[in-house]
Amino acid sequence: MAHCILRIALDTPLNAVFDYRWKSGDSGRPHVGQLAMVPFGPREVVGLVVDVLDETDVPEEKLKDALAVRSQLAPLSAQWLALAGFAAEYYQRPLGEVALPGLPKNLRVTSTVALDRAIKKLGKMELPHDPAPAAAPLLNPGQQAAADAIAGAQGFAPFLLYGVTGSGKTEVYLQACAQVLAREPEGQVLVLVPEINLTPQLETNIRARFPGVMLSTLHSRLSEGERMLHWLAAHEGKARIVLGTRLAILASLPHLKLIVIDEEHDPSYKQQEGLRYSARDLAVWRAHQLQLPVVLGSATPSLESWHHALKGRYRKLELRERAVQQAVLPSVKLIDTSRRRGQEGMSEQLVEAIKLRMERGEQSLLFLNRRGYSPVITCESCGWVSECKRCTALMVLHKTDYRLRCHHCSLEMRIPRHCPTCGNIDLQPLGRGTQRIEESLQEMFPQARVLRIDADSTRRKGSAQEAFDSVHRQEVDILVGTQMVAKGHDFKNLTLVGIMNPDSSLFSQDYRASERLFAQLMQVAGRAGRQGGSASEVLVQTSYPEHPLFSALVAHDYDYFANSLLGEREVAGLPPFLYQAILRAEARELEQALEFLRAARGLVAHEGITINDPIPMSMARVHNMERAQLLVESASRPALQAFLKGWMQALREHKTRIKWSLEVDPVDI
Ligand SMILES: Nc1ncnc2c1ncn2[C@@H]1O[C@H](COP(=O)(O)OP(=O)(O)OP(=O)(O)O)[C@@H](O)[C@H]1O
Ligand SMILES: [Zn+2]
Repeated sequence: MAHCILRIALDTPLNAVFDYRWKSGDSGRPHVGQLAMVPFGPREVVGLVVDVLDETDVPEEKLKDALAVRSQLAPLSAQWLALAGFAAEYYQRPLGEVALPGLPKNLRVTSTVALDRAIKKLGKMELPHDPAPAAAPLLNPGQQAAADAIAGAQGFAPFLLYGVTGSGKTEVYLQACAQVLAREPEGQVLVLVPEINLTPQLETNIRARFPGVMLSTLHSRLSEGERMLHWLAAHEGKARIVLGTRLAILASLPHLKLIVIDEEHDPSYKQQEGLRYSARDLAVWRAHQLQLPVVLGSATPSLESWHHALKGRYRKLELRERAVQQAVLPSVKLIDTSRRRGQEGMSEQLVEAIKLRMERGEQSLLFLNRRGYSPVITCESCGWVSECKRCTALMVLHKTDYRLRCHHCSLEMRIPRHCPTCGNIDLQPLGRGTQRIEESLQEMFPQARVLRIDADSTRRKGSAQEAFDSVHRQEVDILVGTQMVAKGHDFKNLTLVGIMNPDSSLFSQDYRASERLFAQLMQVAGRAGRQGGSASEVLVQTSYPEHPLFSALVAHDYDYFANSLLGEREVAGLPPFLYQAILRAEARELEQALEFLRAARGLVAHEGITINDPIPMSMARVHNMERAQLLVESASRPALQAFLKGWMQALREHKTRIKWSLEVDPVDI
């Protein structure tokens, strides 16, 4: 019986691949890209075959047998392996820790029942015969030019589709996609959206327009069975359109021909734990690898993409006008709240504007990026505030279930009846969250149908969708929400947006805060007046109406704002003119974390690399762990990458009990 050696990547933090013996009997020699079951310590685990060899340096007596190969599943392609390999290298993680978690859980279990069931189910799945697609609107000249440029591109072609809110970018994606699918009989298209709540709207559009085409969706709210089926449909090439959130960038797509990243600026494209990858950046890499067009769409592009477009590395396609006839961008007005506070956090102008919408039967949206009732409760007699015992954070009052909750470690308690320090029974909520705004609105407008959409109101599966549907069905007069409602949604009858309190991010120490705030405000403002009709407006309540960020918002001038921020970043030597990574450490005592970082700093030589002093993180304590960080910078990406590689090696060998992690291209500093 012939033997061969399978070199296998496993999902472990050990930066290594492992060799196993395979007795190829009737089943033949396995292939690179197949999944195999192997013994690992006391367990049996599924790994990925990255090489098939005739011999190995591992001594015979140490070599274990691979137990099985998942031969019912076509091997993952060399391109997919290269993608996982690139992500592993770039983000400084072992290959197995990137590749395996990128696959559905049901593929990584010892039993093949779920896989076999999915294969059978997919085999039987049929699409309707000769279905009639919904009519596509006639594109305006800008949209047409954009769709044609994308669909007609040869080779690697990154596009920045820069179109104001409501300019019909979705329609450009759909029609470019239609052209590509018509031309490529097997071709696949990948469409990414930043948030799960944006998938249903787009899914409905895609299904109506491509009824004869199989669509897969990939996001974190699928059950494991669904995820397996949708992943498999993409892997087998049956699903020709794959719609998903950031994790879908790691889908196996053997016939990929076009990638679309909607709202490309959105921070959700960056995974914030484990493998801290940027789905947008991986998308561009994947398009380059496969020599495809990739479309980055946004009304407020990230400064990185904006910079690439200015340098001519990305081709900019512009949509300057709203798509619907007569629809214009809303007029933005600043309301100075530094002198007159108004009633329950709402200025007179805002209240009047809501009243007017109620009379006209139009909808209003109040945006406040803070959930809960109030961010803290306090004792007016001794000054006690509801701090979290485990974090450097305040406990937020949630009035719907009468609890205080820490949003960082999820510690919960009943609202105390009296002050824990002085016994005073008069505890006051301080500041406002979405629940409190909802309550005040209901008191001010008893006849209004008020709906709150935030992470708390949409915990149950399907509830976010129900909420958005009821807004679309005009069953809501006033919508109150966090960033969940701020982007992408195409509300037809919404003519007023009130921005409650944008000031807290104006003076943040994170240099990205103003970029993020501006994008967020432009996006939420862009929910108003999308269908024309009566005049729409955006009212911004601020104590700093003279701040330049607001002048740019009033003028809808993203170009100006982006160019001036970029100018500042260049002078200050910040990204995108500089490349960064952060080493974070956590320990029971802050000093231990700092000490570890100081030691880490001296582990390897670092010419051409700046390693800053270790500092406590801006939120130093979470869940009783003290956290500190070390910022590493270089003007050269290859130099930074080379340094990180050696550094990680040294850190892995450096014995420590401190928990640490590295993030490349951090977005939160
Ligand atoms: N050519 C067209 N003719 C008429 N209506 C159109 C056309 N293209 C798009 N629309 C409509 O314009 C509205 C806005 O389009 P869409 O939601 O795609 O905007 P968007 O550019 O994605 O905006 P945002 O950046 O705010 O998400 C939708 O109601 C859409 O149906
Ligand atoms: Zn906490």
